[in-house]
Amino acid sequence: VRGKKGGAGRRSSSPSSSSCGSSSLALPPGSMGWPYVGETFQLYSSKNPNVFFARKRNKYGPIFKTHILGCPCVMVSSPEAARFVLVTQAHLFKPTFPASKERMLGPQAIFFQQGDYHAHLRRLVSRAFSPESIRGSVPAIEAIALRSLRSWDGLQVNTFQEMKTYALNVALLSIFGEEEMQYIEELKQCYLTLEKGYNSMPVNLPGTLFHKAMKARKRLGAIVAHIISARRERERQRGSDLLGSFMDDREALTDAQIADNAIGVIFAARDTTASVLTWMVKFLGDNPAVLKAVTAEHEEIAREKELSGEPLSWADTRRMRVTSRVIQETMRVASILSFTFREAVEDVEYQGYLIPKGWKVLPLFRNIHHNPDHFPCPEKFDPSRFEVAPKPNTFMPFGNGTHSCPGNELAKLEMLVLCHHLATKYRWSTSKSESGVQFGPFALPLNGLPVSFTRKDDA
Ligand code: HEM
Repeated sequence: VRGKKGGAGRRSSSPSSSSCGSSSLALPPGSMGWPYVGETFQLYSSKNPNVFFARKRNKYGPIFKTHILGCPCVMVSSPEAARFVLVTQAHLFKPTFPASKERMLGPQAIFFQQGDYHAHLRRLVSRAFSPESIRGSVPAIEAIALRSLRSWDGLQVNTFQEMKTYALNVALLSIFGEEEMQYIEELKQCYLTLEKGYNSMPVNLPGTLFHKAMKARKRLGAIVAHIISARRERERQRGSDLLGSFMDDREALTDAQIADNAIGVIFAARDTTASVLTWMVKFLGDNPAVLKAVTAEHEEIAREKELSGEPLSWADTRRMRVTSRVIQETMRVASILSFTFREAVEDVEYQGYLIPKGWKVLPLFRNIHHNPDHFPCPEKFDPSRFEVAPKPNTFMPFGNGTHSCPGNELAKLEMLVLCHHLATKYRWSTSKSESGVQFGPFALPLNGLPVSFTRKDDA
């Protein structure tokens, strides 16, 4: 890795290596900005963080240093460097979140962990969201999708808000199954209060959003504990849902660990999936030829379903190849998680540069997904580019390595199911929608994409 210009720091041409003992190594090229504030202002004044990242990358190359939000950082935007941080040397880079976020989600949630406890949780989460576990839930997800779509009939809706409702309902189904319906409304209400405080100032005084959020968090913990004890009484511990996986006697998780992780999964599953679905509606609306191909794919499946009278099945979703490529391209172009955060747990050498202990390290997913060397004309929405598999480590919408997304199969499944009914039954127009992007923190079409959906059989 070498800085394109001004990459004066590099002192050795050794291959990637880790865990260095040498203080003679140079820091990556880049600028640390002003004392205290660093380059925070430059990052936020650009409105779009990607403008800042792209400018830096052009100036310094794929690994550069900066200083934002009070933290010295190294940003990496080559597939090799991202793999080094997230996969091959993942033990040297721990996940890092502000303390207030940890308190809110629950300190024992999977995102904040490393080592044995992380591996244990990951096994439990991964088995609950594996294709074998989720394949039977297609009819239930289909029912949720149909309910959502019916509620939009003929209305102008905020697409993102509606997709959040859909994604929340699917997340609750996958975590708690279909048996806990009497708790679901209260769970939802508490989760919505928690969410409002998520980006608030962490001031725990009565009346503040943060205080309300912490109260809602406590109540959520109590509801989950109640569901757990009710299940124990019913002796139904090992279901195929996430709670069943966590409650498996052999796994010995405490109620608090289960609650932190159940709530954490709602958080991980909801806005992410909703943002991608919102972009999918936008890109399909903006690209009539692609929408036509998607609709043809789904109409064929729908005709067969009508003849057999069967609900949609897992096998049907495996045949949605055009739509799967649309989802991939949507995730590439939109790159809703522009980057992720890690922190070096010790001094690390990467290709002759020093990444000092305690510095934040940010793999820039979006820059990698928009690199014309790997994706020609990167701003163009062209699902056909995924007819050929992308080069290794150049496409990671679900992250990479030890903390990569264990919910990716569920996320894709719920997008395919919703798209099936959207494409066959509805029409919508994005021609008047604004083309800007907002970040909050995920990349999203401006104002959440207000759109009117009308049933094709009404027209
Ligand atoms: C399209 C939707 C989604 C996207 C784009 C997405 C993306 C990601 C990414 C990039 C990561 C890794 C973050 C990092 O390395 O710092 C991640 C982690 C995670 N995701 Fe997803 N995700 C989505 C949906 C879901 C769903 C539906 C679930 C659960 C049902 C889920 C559960 C998780 C969990 C638990 C983690 C943390 C894993 C760990 O720390 O070991 N995600 N996701």
